[in-house]
Amino acid sequence: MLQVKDISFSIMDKQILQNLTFSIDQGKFVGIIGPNGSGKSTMLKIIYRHLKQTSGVVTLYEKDIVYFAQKKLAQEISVVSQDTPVLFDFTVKDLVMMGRTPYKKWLDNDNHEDFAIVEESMRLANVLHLENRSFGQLSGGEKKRVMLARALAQQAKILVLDEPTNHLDIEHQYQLMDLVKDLPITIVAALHDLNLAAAYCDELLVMKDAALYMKGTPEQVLTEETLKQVFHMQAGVTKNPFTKKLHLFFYTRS
Ligand SMILES: Nc1ncnc2c1ncn2[C@@H]1O[C@H](COP(=O)(O)OP(=O)(O)OP(=O)(O)O)[C@@H](O)[C@H]1O
Repeated sequence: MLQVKDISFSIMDKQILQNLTFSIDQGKFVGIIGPNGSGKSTMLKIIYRHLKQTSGVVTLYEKDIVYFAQKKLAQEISVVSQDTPVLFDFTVKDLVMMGRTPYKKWLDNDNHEDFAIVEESMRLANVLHLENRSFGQLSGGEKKRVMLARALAQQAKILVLDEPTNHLDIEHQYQLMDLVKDLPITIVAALHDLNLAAAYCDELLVMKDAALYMKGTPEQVLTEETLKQVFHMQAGVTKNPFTKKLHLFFYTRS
């Protein structure tokens, strides 16, 4: 579905991404993990065409994303990025309605279908009770969930999430992961919480020093050896007794 071929990116003389190649299959939940500064956000920004790579190509359905019209690309890829927009005067429901923009022509009014989709998206992201609040007055976690609702209203086939659980309390972290896991679409998410990555992702891409270090299932990737090599952490790998998913615990030598 989505292919990243030999992508490199540099700013000035600094190499931020180096020859990354991978593909993402339709319907999969793919996690991108790696230490701070390893290039995860930059890779995502190139995928959703916020940044232009120095070399290499990203294709969607075998077509270079450069050739997608802006609205067409927005129907294919929606994003919850790390930055919240400076849209302080908008109410939550107006902001979520912006997710419908890719389906409208200039001066088209919002129709019944738009209102229904916006309401359902707010319900799913657990922000319906905030619909008339001003976005600027919300907490960090509430803003994050509103941005998720906007991305859901966009009804794209790929949802890109950059550290989606950042700012969320523990209940909302799991709620968000459950929600996106159940969507019948493709998810690409940069994640710092390796236990969430282990529990929810079908496949993990591990970044280290601007390059793709390895990829595979959580079981293949999240080994004591990889965690030591990539994150410089002593770790134990076990199973969550309740979910039977991989579970990691960390310790430092003291
Ligand atoms: N506009 C920029 N100018 C200079 N350096 C940049 C720029 N954007 C990113 N970088 C650098 O590129 C590297 C990769 O950044 P990126 O945000 O992609 O990493 P990340 O893996 O998402 O990190 P984190 O886990 O901390 O969010 C970092 O060293 C960062 O300082």
